[in-house]
Amino acid sequence: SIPLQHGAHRLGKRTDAEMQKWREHGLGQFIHWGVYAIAGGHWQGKYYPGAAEWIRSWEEMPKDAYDNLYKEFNPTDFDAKQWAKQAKYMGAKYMIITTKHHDGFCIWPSKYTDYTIKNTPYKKDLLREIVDAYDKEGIDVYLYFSIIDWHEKGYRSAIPETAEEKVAYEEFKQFTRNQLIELLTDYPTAKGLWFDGTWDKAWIEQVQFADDLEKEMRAMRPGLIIGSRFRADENGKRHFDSNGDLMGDYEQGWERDLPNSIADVNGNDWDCVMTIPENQWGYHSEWRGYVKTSFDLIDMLVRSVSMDGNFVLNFGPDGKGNIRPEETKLAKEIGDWMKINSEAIYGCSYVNLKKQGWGYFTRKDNKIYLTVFNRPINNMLNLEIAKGGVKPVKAYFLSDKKGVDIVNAGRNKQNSSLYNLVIPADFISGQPFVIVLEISQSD
Ligand SMILES: C[C@@H]1N[C@@H](C#Cc2ccccc2)[C@H](O)[C@@H]1O
Repeated sequence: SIPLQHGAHRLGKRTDAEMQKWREHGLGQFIHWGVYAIAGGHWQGKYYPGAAEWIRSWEEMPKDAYDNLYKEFNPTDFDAKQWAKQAKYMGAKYMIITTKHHDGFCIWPSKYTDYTIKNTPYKKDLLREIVDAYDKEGIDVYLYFSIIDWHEKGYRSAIPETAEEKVAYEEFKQFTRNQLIELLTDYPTAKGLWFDGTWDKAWIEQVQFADDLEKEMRAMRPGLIIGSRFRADENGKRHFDSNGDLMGDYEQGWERDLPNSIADVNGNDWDCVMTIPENQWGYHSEWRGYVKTSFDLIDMLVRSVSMDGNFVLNFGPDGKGNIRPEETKLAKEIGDWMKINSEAIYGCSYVNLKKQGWGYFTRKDNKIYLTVFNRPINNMLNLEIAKGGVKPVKAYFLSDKKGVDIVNAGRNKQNSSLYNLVIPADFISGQPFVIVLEISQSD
């Protein structure tokens, strides 16, 4: 392997309690909220076709007009407790909040810039209200932080060339470090940092600085969880270093995407962060294209957990602090499903059984959960178990514990046994449903 100073500092999954707790969450909530929510994907009546939180980059958006939006930011409908209660009902075990997106606006009163919530009509520390409300609901808080900062004078995307630019970028690096230390100091209950906006060449080049900063943050907060997107190795490799080893504690590569199979996750922890519309994170008042249903989202959730990942669903509150009706409806529908079926999610992980067309397997201890999305016409759930693997003991519906027959499905394969779990023909369900298969280790 290639000798590296700044590649992965740990091989394999973290085994500490903090990471195990993260691993068991299954479902998270992402919240993108900032001054872009005031624009809501429009400017002077024109529709912005991009992602709403990127509207400042739109050629139709005057930069000074955008940079003065904060003077209007006064979310009078904002109610952090209501947000946290809704997330609790949905079944989210953690929440990632944008402290600062690429535009540089800080929802906390940072000492290192004036471009913060403190200098808006709202004045109060939004981040404090959100962190406290989610803490009270027992939902772990993670802080999203964008290294890209279009507002900060020393920020550069390209590698600084002139002496003056180099000085400016050094100041920007210190500014970035100052804000991160400030966040970890002032919001000590935050369990981790979700970094974004780290693809600039100027940042990728800061190999030693970023590695030292990550070490400093981890030393400040033992157990802190930081994903693979924060830094690059000395060859400019991101997420996976020059030896193909994952940097950080989990892979942050699945943005609006999901692995196809367990092979795609390379034995690492990972999260999928997902939008409800096709590609809107911040509030856009006019969603176009496909809007995912709760069926789609529950499928993605179970699929993620079945491959050892967490599924993080994004919400984009509007400029007054309201969670929009579409998101409220989905939070309710997902919560209704989780109320019955969350045992198949929380603390569950991948189980090595042949993938079946009817849905997904998740496992916890001596229980395998079969979540059915595509009910077979013959009501037979195929189950193939490698010889010497686990042994089926009994099966029943998770919802009401009613027994489910397990019948031998013959075909006498060389290295595996085949079974069918029989769904009673009179069993009716308009929702994805879960059958529990209790197993014993084959003697
Ligand atoms: C979590 C998500 N990452 C951000 C991005 C992006 C992006 C930027 C360029 C090309 C493709 C994607 C989005 O604005 C949102 O914050």
